Amino acid sequence: MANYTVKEIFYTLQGEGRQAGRAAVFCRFSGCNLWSGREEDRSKAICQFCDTDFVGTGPDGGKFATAAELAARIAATWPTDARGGQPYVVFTGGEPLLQLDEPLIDALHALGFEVAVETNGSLPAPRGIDWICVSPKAGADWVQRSGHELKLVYPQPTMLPGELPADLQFDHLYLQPMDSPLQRQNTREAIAWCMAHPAWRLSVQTHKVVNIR
Ligand SMILES: C[S@@+](CC[C@H](N)C(=O)[O-])C[C@H]1O[C@@H](n2cnc3c(N)ncnc32)[C@H](O)[C@@H]1O
Ligand SMILES: Nc1nc2[nH]cc(C(=O)O)c2c(=O)[nH]1
Ligand code: SF4
Ligand SMILES: [Mg+2]
Repeated sequence: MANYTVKEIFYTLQGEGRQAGRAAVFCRFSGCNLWSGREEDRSKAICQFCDTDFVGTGPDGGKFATAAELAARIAATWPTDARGGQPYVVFTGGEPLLQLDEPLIDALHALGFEVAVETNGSLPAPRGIDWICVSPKAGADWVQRSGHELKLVYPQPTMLPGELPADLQFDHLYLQPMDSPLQRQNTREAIAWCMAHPAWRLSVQTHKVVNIR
């Protein structure tokens, strides 16, 4: 029996990448395979720059026993008076591919949703996802090498945009400055990369600029 652990479900605008500005229900799963989420473990984690709390279940989260139950909660988070817009859910985390499975994707499709995922790429994506955003992490496995967008956080010393594997299959390439004490410098350098390599676009984390969730 499926059992999903969700940190939070909320309605907002996608802040990043190709779909930035689009209304979306975010479903943030708890847990990640590259960091425990505890500050005391950060310096020894594979992924050390995470900007997100994905530990446990928050007030807008919980445990869901079935795909139908979780899909129903997500659908109830989409506004009832939304006219013309395609219902859109973004699964993130934590690492969503630890939990997102075909029954949940199918349940959301049956409710009329387009299904997106934000993944670190260390696990294979299940079938049927409409928008796959992969954000690979230096030092981690990279198995999901195809998708709709590659969103590379910059800089990661052993995962720089000029040194990526040749077999990647992504429709869109985005460089996202790392939010850190060096963010302004990271942003300047990412801009310079995109201007010198026009296949790449800059991804600004717009939700942080306009102060939404
Ligand atoms: C919190 S992660 C969750 C999804 C998945 N675990 C992943 O890493 O892609 C969501 C997005 O935020 C990005 N991200 C995390 N920390 C960041 C930071 N400090 N600066 C910029 N982007 C960051 C990740 O690379 C990913 O694209
Ligand atoms: N507004 C908004 N857009 C986002 N895009 C990716 C996010 C994530 O944490 O996965 C995120 C997020 O947390 N908020
Ligand atoms: S892989 Fe994603 S969720 Fe996990 S620690 Fe890194 S940025 Fe955070
Ligand atoms: Mg975020």
